[in-house]
Parts: sequence; structure tokens; C-alpha cells
Amino acid sequence: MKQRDRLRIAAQKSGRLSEAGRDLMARSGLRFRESRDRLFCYGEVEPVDLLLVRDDDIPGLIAEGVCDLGIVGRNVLLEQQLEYVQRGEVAPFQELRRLGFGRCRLALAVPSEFVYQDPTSLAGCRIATSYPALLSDWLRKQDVQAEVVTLSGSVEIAPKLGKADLICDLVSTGATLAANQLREVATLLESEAVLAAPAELMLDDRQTIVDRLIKRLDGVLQVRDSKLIMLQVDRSALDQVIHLLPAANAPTIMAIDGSEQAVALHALCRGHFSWQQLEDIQRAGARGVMILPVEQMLA
Ligand SMILES: Nc1ncnc2c1ncn2[C@@H]1O[C@H](COP(=O)(O)OP(=O)(O)OP(=O)(O)O)[C@@H](O)[C@H]1O
Ligand SMILES: O=P(O)(O)OC[C@H]1O[C@H](OP(=O)(O)OP(=O)(O)O)[C@H](O)[C@@H]1O
Ligand SMILES: [Mg+2]
Repeated sequence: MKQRDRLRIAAQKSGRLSEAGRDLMARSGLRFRESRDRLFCYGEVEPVDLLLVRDDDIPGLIAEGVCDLGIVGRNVLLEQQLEYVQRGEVAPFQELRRLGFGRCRLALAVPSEFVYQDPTSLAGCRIATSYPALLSDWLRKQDVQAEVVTLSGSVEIAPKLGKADLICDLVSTGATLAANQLREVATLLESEAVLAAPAELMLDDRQTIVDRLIKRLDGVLQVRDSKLIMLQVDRSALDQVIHLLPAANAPTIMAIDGSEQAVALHALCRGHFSWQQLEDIQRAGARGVMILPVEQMLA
């Protein structure tokens, strides 16, 4: 692989993963000199540049060594990984981190008149999809013989056009399926945006940059759903209040000047606090309860 001293990240130019991907990179301290219609954005703070491309091209760019990291849907990454596997090769890229946005699922959906009981109901059927490798792999594992009809888009319309008996496509809200009178019957894959990287370590300075970026990214991902709770409570009620904190890391308990029985508590909690939870915490004896967003964190 060519030696380079700057890292290149590939991200979707415009689409469902663009905005959240940009936000994640900004939170990880990356700034780019960019213009929306340009493909290459120069990194201003770190030696990290950005390539804006079609999402389908991202695994290939990593495979060719043109890019060192990519933000792409697991559905796209796995589909292209399976293409290698089905040729008897090992994919030169891998999923490094799940990123928690772009959540959707790859699912089978049938027209209302289709009688589906289990995967064997699909024997001999034609299934339209943009994910032929993922679908064939699933069918093989279910030991079902069916015909895979590959379409690059508008898959939901295929049954109406007589091109297929059912479909296998991405679903999020289910609105597109409902609009096409299709019923979801099986999930093949739960997907979200992921950070993709080469399967092998890089042999130059880029690996050091990747390692540093991953640490930052982990910090961002960790605090994204976290809140800091601060409160005061008498020692006698402390255990009960701690018990009510949602997924708290070991809380910090501090003495309060001039008070024998009251202590201050700080704790990092995962997830969202409902009003009900806060009222329960107050009822258990907590005073001056404050919930603060967490901006950054280094473990
Ligand atoms: N309805 C959805 N809800 C949430 N995430 C989705 C949905 N549909 C797709 N995704 C995720 O977002 C990714 C990008 O979807 P998008 O529709 O922007 O791709 P595209 O049309 O192939 O774009 P490109 O022009 O880059 O090829 C998908 O691969 C998938 O991981
Ligand atoms: O369950 P839903 O929330 O309705 O989402 C599912 C739809 O979203 C995606 O298409 P998209 O809207 O990106 O259009 P495209 O496939 O034409 O790009 C996907 O291919 C489905 O058609
Ligand atoms: Mg695409």
C-alpha cells in the first residue's frame, strides 16, 4: 500500500448519512476547508482530509487504499464484504465502530395476498432487491431456493410490475412499504452507519492518526447519550437515590462543608431522564437535582 502522511476519510456526499456524519467528525475535532460541490476537502486542524462520494463507492475506496476510513451503512459494507466472500476471497475492509445513526433494517416484504408462514414459503419465488449478496447469503442459510432479481432502486414497485413475487429492501418507518401495500415478514439485517477501515493495520503515520481519532470518537459516542446528574442527599437516603439512577457509572460522593449528614453526588448516566424518574429521585430524598449535558469526555 502507498505510504501517506495524511489520513483520508470517505463520507457520503449527499444523502441520509451526510449530516450526521459531518456532525460526528466536527465533534471529533475535524475541520475541513470545504465546498459542497467539491469532492476533496482539505483538513485544517488535523492531517485528515475528507472525500465526498456516493456511499456505494466507500468500501471500494478503502479496498484500493485511496481512503483509510469511511462512514457508511452496515448494509452497504456487508453487501460488498459478502461479494468478496462469495468469490472465495477475504474482504480488505472491516467495521470498526457502530455510529448510532442511519438506523434501518433489511427486510423481506410481501404483497397482501402472499401467504407467508416461514422462510420455506419463499421456495421458488422471485425476490427483488438491491442487496443480492445479503439476500442470497440469508436464503442459503435458511436452505431455501429462490430467484434473486437485482434492481438498483424502486424495489418496492417490483411486485406490482410483475417483476417479482416479493421484495427485500431497507425499511425504517415502514411508510414506503405501507404506501405500496407490502407487509414486512422477516428481518435479514439490523443496520446503522458504521466506521469502516482497512482489514489490516496501516504501516505508516496514518495508523497513529487513526488510533487518536478512534479515541476521540469513542469519547463522542460515549457522551452522546449521557447526562451528568448533580444533587444533594442525606447519607441515610443515598443508597436509595443511587438505585434510581439510570445506568450510572460509579457516582462521585463528596462531603458538604458544614454538614454532617448531607453529601453531594455527581454521576454520569446513560440515556434520558423522564420527569417521572426525576420526581422519584426527589421523593427518595434528593435536593437541588440538576441534569447537565456532557460535551466531551476522554476515558
Ligand atoms: N429509510 C431509511 N431510514 C434510515 N436510514 C436509511 C434509510 N434508508 C437508507 N438508510 C441508510 O442510509 C444509507 C444511505 O441512504 P441513501 O438513501 O442516502 O443512499 P443512496 O441513495 O444510495 O445515496 P448515494 O447517492 O450516496 O448512493 C443507506 O445505505 C442505509 O444505511
Ligand atoms: O421505511 P421508510 O421510512 O419508508 O424508508 C424506507 C425507504 O427509504 C429508502 O429509500 P429512500 O427514501 O432513500 O429513497 P431511494 O431508495 O429512492 O433513494 C429505502 O430504499 C426505502 O425505500
Ligand atoms: Mg448509494
